Amino acid sequence: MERVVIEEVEKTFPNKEKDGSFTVFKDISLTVNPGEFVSLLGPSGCGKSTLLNIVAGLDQSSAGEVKVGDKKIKGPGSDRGVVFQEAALMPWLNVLENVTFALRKKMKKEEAKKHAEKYLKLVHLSKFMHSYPHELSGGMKQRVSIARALSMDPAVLLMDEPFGALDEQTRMMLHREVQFIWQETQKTILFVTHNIRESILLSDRIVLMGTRPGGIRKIFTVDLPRPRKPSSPEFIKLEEEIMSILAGEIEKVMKEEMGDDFNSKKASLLYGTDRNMGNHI
Ligand SMILES: Nc1ncnc2c1ncn2[C@@H]1O[C@H](COP(=O)(O)OP(=O)(O)OP(=O)(O)O)[C@@H](O)[C@H]1O
Repeated sequence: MERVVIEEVEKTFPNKEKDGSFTVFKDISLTVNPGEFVSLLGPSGCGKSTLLNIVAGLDQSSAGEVKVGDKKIKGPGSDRGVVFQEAALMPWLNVLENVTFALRKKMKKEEAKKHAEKYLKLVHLSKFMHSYPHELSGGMKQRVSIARALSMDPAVLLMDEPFGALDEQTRMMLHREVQFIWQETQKTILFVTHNIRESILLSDRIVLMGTRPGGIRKIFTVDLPRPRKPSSPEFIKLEEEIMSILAGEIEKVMKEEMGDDFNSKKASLLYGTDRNMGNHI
């Protein structure tokens, strides 16, 4: 368990077309407390993955700094485990070997095996340790990837739309799984998602990001007891509150992407403050 401190972080990319630079966001300051589950939510292109990659040390900020505990981030490190949308398993290795491969520099073979087995048990994959990736469902592959990240015993788990490519039933199952893992391991989790409902189900706090200019719009504390029910009035109220802000942000993105083709009436019909939108942005 460690604290993640993001201080006045800015990210600028060179803009190849216009021969200048493009600022994704600036002045992002956020503290994720030890053991806290925080989601980054926002429209496509607002910089959620970019911010997560900066915390992971896979990308560098243009200004500001990120600390995990007292340590300033300079690159990737074993104190941060990352889970992406695609599990990226090695197809020629079985499940157990995929996890032990990540541990090969950290511990001896026998120890690595025991360690990997422990985490595969935690994600309920004990029965599939000797299966190969092509024999697994998408949800199972993601569970291997979570076990692989956890086996390094990171202080912080960074998850970039880990369930974004899965079907609804598998996603629901993994929501329960990730809550169980979080409670068992007490990890600090930073979680990127497009999905409002997913963010309310899982998070202690939701950081709503916007675009043009990119940055944090609002931080919501989710003060609902777990397990949370999407049908409860408090859940629906929060979902609608988040959607009302997000709808404005999505409209800004659409206007910019569509230019003269943008039709605000049609857009509000398509992307209005409909709570089912939570699953489709
Ligand atoms: N390597 C790069 N070079 C130039 N621009 C980039 C690069 N990576 C990302 N961007 C731009 O930065 C912006 C933010 O991208 P990012 O992927 O972080 O957004 P996002 O909120 O995670 O989007 P999505 O939800 O669609 O994944 C986008 O406009 C993207 O085109």
